Amino acid sequence: MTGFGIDNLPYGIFSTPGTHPRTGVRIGDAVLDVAALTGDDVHATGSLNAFMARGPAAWAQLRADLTGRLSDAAHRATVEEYLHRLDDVTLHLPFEVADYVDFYSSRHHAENVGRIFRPDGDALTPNWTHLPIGYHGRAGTVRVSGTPVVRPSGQRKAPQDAAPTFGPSIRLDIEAEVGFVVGTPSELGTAVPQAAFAEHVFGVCLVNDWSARDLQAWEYVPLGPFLGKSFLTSVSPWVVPLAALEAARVAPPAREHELQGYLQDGEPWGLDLDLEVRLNGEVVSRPPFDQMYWTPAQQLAHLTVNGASLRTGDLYASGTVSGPGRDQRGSLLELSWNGTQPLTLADGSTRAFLEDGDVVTISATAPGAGGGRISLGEVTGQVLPAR
Ligand SMILES: O=C(O)/C=C/C(=O)CC(=O)CC(=O)O
Ligand SMILES: [Ca+2]
Ligand SMILES: [Mg+2]
Repeated sequence: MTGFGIDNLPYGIFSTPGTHPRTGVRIGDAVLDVAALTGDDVHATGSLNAFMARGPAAWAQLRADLTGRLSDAAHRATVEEYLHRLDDVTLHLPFEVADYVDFYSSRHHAENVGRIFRPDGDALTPNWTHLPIGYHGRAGTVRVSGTPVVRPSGQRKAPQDAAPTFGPSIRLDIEAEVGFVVGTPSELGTAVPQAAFAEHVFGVCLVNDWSARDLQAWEYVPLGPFLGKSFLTSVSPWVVPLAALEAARVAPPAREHELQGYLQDGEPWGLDLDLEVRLNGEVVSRPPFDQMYWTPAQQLAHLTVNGASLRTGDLYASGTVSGPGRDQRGSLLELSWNGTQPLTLADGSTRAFLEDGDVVTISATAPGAGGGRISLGEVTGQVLPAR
């Protein structure tokens, strides 16, 4: 049971020694060479973008074709020669990231961060229950799982400091998130309604929005996150197609007040994903995605309600996934309550924030169509010392 059965079939970009990166689909502990199997050049481009741009009919057709070939024993023999052992391949960034946006859709996370960063104000800002808050990130520094995170340097100034100082971050953190990958573009000047979510969004990946909390806390007023988050954002190598997540769909939490028309809940697009965060191999948190306040369909509608267009390869992330429990928080900022309550790890060491050499791995599973669970794979990275 790998979570990569016939009901999953996520897409990625892989290469074997001496060959060009091309599209593959994961099945069990193998990668199916979709480029060689289909002979379709769209899968030989080294990114999923060209295929994603073809739209939902093409996505459904290939998925049906692959499902047929992989489930039928007679057909299965014909795909055998196109399978590579996962251990023999290198996985690349699965798509060329067009724009990158990060939301802030976990109420528990937003309240925790509000209490930590703005102890004198309300935990939630008054706009939070009316619209999905987000910011534009840095698309060029989105990299595939396994890319090391070099400790960033920058300015910080704690409230009690007389003046800012410069140096390597001393509050390097993670954010466990889920990312949504846009396939079908939209026209400038036209809003995309929630009902068109599945026509535009190709699939889902895992995201680690590495964050330097000391840099963030000093720079973010009044325009929001900037260099404290732009040094690296990691994504999982596998993009799970939306079609594989039908059994994971759930209704979002109850609303506090009526929402504007374009945000009113229609088809349920909450997702029952169970995330897991491991620090040096030890599970430190299990964030539940099913309690996210804003759904990815609402986020998409909000992203475009002003007429902003979508491009193939746009990535928007959910925001840090935190549940109500202490062991469900998706960042060390929350888990250690800004360093005041360090975690004790199995080896006896304590952590408030990340140390050089630490390895963080975020994984997730979801209910699959087959009655078991499917895997979203993992996104991992090791902290390297500042340069
Ligand atoms: O409330 C703040 O000032 C800070 C928010 C964040 O850390 C931004 C962010 O990346 C949103 C998220 O991941 O939920
Ligand atoms: Ca984030
Ligand atoms: Mg759950």
